[in-house]
Amino acid sequence: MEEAHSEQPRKSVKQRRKEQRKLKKARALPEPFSTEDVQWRDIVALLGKEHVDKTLEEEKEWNSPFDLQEEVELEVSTLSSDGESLSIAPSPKSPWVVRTPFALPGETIRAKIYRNSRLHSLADLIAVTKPNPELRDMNRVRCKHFGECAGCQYQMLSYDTQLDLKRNVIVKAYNNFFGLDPSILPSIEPTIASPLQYGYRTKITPHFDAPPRRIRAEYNNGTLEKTKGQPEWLKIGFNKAGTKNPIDIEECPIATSTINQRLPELREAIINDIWTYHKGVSLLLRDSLEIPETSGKGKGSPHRPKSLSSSPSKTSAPEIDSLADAVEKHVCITNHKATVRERVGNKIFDYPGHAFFQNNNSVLVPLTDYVRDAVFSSGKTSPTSEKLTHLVDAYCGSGLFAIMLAEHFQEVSGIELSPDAIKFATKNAQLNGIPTSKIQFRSGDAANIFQTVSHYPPNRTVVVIDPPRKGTDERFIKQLIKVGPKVVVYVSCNVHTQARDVGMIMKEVVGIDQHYALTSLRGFDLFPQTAHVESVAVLRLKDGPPPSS
Ligand SMILES: C[S@@+](CC[C@H](N)C(=O)[O-])C[C@H]1O[C@@H](n2cnc3c(N)ncnc32)[C@H](O)[C@@H]1O
Repeated sequence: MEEAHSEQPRKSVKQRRKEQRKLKKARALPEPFSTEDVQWRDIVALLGKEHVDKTLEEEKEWNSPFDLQEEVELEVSTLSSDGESLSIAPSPKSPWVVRTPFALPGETIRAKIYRNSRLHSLADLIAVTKPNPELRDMNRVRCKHFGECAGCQYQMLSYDTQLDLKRNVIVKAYNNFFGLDPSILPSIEPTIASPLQYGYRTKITPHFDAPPRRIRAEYNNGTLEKTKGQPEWLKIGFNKAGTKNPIDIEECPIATSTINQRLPELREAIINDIWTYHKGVSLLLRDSLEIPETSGKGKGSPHRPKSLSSSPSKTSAPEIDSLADAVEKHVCITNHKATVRERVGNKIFDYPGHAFFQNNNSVLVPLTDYVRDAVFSSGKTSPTSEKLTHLVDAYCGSGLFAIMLAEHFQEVSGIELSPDAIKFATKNAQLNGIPTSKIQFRSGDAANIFQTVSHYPPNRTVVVIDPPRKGTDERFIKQLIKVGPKVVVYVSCNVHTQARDVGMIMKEVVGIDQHYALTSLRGFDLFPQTAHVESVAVLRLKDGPPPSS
């Protein structure tokens, strides 16, 4: 024993402290507003706060009643905000939650535990032993990888049920993260449907790993039996649910047909060249309108990000005359630096392949029309209200909201961190015939916009905020409150950080005795068949003190 013990390499004090710090960090409660925090709140809600607090106090929150690889029969209680099912461990086990993908409330399932965590375990779904016929209809499923691929969670559900579930995510987010009494919220309206429920995704990024070291060594020393075609270990696609490993995907039914037509060709090129890859690669496939030759090279080289060519294309104003001819022809862009073009209603948007653009073109007219109507209809409530004449598009990307709404305002300003996106936003204004005397874009942190639009009359100004998932920040909110624009529309792909930020905005005093009231809140379905929801909150300046927290 003694000897065996002495063979263990001795850890230095520094190493031990580092390990302890790592363990402590791993065991700390999730970062507020993070994905883990959202999942944790759902677990707490299911187990009950009292039980959770007691278990944390007794430090028993890691005492899982399950062994790894254990198979269990479970009755699903509810769905988490990310679309995974939550079940309570059957008695006599201690109250404990199991998260399993692809199962629905009211179903009995068999699942296999693969990880134990704080007060919950993660499990793979093995079988649905008693389906819930009110929710599940497997005839609705259009993808052969559904149930394995991490991309979609809801293909077995009716579309109406998907929309209801998304509304419920917004309700929960505001209950958990709003920071003010949820009774002051307006009723959350039904989620607006996407016109397309399949074939809508204009961007996909399948990925693959380079040959594993051992297999490459065998290939190099000639001991590998070389067969034609795709090696068994090579998977080009999206992650398998619950893992970071890709599964092989030849077709993605939620992506557009243009993307699906191009995918096999890209896959074949990778299979042929696979031994030249030393690192894993994420591919880019974007559905674009064909850009006339004169205005730049839209297609770019096929798939290797490192061999990307040239800078974004130059497009000139007269090009708009030839746009009508180009609209019908779609091409698939695979070059991160190439220019992508999309039509939204009667406007054209160009942007670089690598940059952000909303991934569901079919819903962009309803979304921007909704923002327009929400802004102007709420203005009718008071006959003495000033006309809204100025628009700020904060976090503007390549100018979607600024350009789509420009015709309703006298002056428009957009701000965005990426100088590249700003270059395109400026070009898009030109492309759509909006003069620089009316619309201007600047690159920089969103909070800086308030200095540059200090001449905008606050009581006639609308601010649209569309930040990344982490939401906006204190600096931006402080400036916003100081200026006090009449209407604020907060569009977000993360309703949890939106709820936090909206709560922060609403509890501030604006001017002498005003505050922001939330006049409408609803989801937009930009991502059918998945659990994601876009949320739109409309805030309007009202007289009187803010509600107490
Ligand atoms: C969700 S996208 C919205 C883009 C645009 N509104 C649209 O719909 O196409 C968020 C954008 O915010 C930008 N961004 C991130 N942090 C920022 C910051 N601190 N200030 C300004 N823009 C920022 C990102 O580059 C990204 O383009």
